[in-house]
Amino acid sequence: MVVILTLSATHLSQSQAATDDPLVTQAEESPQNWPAHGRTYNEHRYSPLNQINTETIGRLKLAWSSNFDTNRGQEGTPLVVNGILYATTNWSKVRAYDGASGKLLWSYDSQVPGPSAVRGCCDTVNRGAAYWNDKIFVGTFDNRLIALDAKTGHKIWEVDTIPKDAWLGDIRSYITDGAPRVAKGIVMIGNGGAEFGVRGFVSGFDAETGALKWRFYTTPNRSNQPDHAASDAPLMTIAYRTWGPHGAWIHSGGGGTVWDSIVYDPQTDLVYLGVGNGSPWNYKQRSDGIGDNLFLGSIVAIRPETGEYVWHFQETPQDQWDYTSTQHIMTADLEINGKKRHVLLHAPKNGFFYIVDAQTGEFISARNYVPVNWAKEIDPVTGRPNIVPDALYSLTGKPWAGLPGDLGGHNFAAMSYSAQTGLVYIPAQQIPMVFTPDAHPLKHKGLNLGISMQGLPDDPAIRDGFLKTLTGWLIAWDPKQQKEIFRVDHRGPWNGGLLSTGGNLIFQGLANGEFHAYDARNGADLFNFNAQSGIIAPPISYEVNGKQYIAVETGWGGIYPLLMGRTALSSGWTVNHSRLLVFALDGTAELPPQNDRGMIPVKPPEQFDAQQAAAGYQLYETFCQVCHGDNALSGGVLPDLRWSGAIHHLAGFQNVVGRGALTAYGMARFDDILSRQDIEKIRQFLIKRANETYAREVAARANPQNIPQGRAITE
Ligand SMILES: O=C(O)c1cc(C(=O)O)c2c(n1)C(=O)C(=O)c1cc(C(=O)O)[nH]c1-2
Ligand SMILES: [Ca+2]
Repeated sequence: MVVILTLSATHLSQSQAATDDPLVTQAEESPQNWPAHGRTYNEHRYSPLNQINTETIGRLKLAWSSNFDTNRGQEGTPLVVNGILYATTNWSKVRAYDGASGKLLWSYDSQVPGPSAVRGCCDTVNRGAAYWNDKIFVGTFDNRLIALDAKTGHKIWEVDTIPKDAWLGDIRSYITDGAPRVAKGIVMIGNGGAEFGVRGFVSGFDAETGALKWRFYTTPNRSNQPDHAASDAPLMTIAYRTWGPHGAWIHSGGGGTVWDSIVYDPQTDLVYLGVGNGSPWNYKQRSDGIGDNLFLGSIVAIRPETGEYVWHFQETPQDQWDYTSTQHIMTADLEINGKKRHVLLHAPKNGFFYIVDAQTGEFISARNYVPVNWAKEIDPVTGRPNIVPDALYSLTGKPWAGLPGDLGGHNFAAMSYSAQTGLVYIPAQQIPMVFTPDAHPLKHKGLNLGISMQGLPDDPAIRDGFLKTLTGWLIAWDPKQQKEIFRVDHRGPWNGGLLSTGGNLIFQGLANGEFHAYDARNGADLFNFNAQSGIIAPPISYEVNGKQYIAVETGWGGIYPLLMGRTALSSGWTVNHSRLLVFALDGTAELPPQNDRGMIPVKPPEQFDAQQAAAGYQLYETFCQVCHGDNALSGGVLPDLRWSGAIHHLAGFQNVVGRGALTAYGMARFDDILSRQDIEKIRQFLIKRANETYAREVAARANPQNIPQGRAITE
């Protein structure tokens, strides 16, 4: 009898272990932890801890820091469980620290192959891990999902999340950089790649074994056949007829990647997927200009155990602006018009702040949180945008300057909601984009947008005009009134995500390398720390042995500086120093002396072939710009090719660009798509740009620190 009882007790605890982990599901009970991406399932990114507060903030100092081994964009949200901090870094690596002392307990390198970098649009970033039942789950840039033992960092299981036999379009340029989420023993993960050509989907895996439980595709099967997936019914009955049957999507896969927000809500028992943009962007090319293209630009609600479809709400029909709905989704209980409602709060790229019923997907309201010109309004009854005809550039065939631009009114930088103030804090930005339709046949490597990739000309007047339009600010938004309460202006766009705390503080790292705390009630600036590197990641807070800590990853990067190049440094001159910074009251640590020189100009060869260089510009903007910056001006993360030793020698440049001499560092080889002549044209273009800009870059550094000063920074 005793034996049987013992057995069944063991059995019970094992099966419970599989479907519940109170550390995560009851995170509200342990304010000292940050056990899930948004701390609690509601994704508020609010820590109730209040030792660091508006009174004590003056004593906040660096407690410890740790250098990462990748100086690229760091977008990770660390997790903290019972005093151990788990951080993910660029190239999908994981590090576990003693949260109090900063001692490194273990590190795990998922060994992402360098050449996979070129398969993604936006830096080899990673946004975080998930914790469940003593395991840490991380998605890797080459699309593996890995379960690690949280104590040792040893691998428990690993799966390839991309099915070999499914219809995924012809290009299949997948990457994974979002944080997995766990609910009811199922680990869920999506992917990115819609700028190149993929069919978006989310998978659910058994957290204990890695066995696939379900898969949900976000765009239809091109022949409207079953995929034998959870999404079959809604795709075949609802979505397929919203696509032009002969559009380019039948080659690209249509896009709709779920590359960031996946949210489980215990109250509705639903999982909300934030679905991305169309592939290619050009809607005329993608879908013959026909239909709304479900489930692009939508929130889709599914069941956690089965992936079964429940409802969807499309925010951006006919997407042609990269207006993803992947941005941070929160759940909240609000009193709206005298009625208690359980809702989703969402500020997608398209610039409107949406409130949607969490149970049914019913549209409640929307109001623009940044300046918007693509839609006159959101219909107050249907929730459908009233799109301005000129904004449909792929149909008019004419260039159109969009607000928001392709990088959105806010992007991956997380919001925060404080129930204490009733405000949602949004890391908002304005980066306009001119969309010029240019529908090339789809390539198997490189961007497939169906728009012109030409960037800004090197004309100071045009550059200055554009720079004036670039802004970034923190918005405190009252969702009940759908209105801005106050704002904090920053120097430019692309600032970090937000944390709010029980100490009535909001924390934010900035693109210019400062880390701030503001009063959550009025935005007063209460703390400013020189973090030595642009910050794009969101802070977290935790407690160990009665002491409250604030942690944030530093490391300038992501798509904005890679693609926009030098223009992005108008948010503040910054050199990437990738680290974890941890603050506490009366901390005594210091950062090493600052090095702000960045990439130093090197005298280029004097001769170049003007004709080849002109052709090289087009090739550069198509294949190189997305990482090395518009018009060969680097944004301070990846090498500035004007000063590269490789441009001095034809053979050396061919080796790097054509034959992959630097693939280990993430530089792809291009001999499968560029001829030797093409590569030489790019080299000639780089020599030309180096000559055009060398003197002014040297002049800009003519000061004792050797750091570009003033206006010269963005030249
Ligand atoms: O369509 C996609 O599949 C996709 C993926 C990603 C990504 O996974 O990083 C981004 C985007 N789109 C995107 O549009 C975007 O603005 C963006 C910014 C970033 C970043 O980390 O800096 N990623 C992405
Ligand atoms: Ca995108």
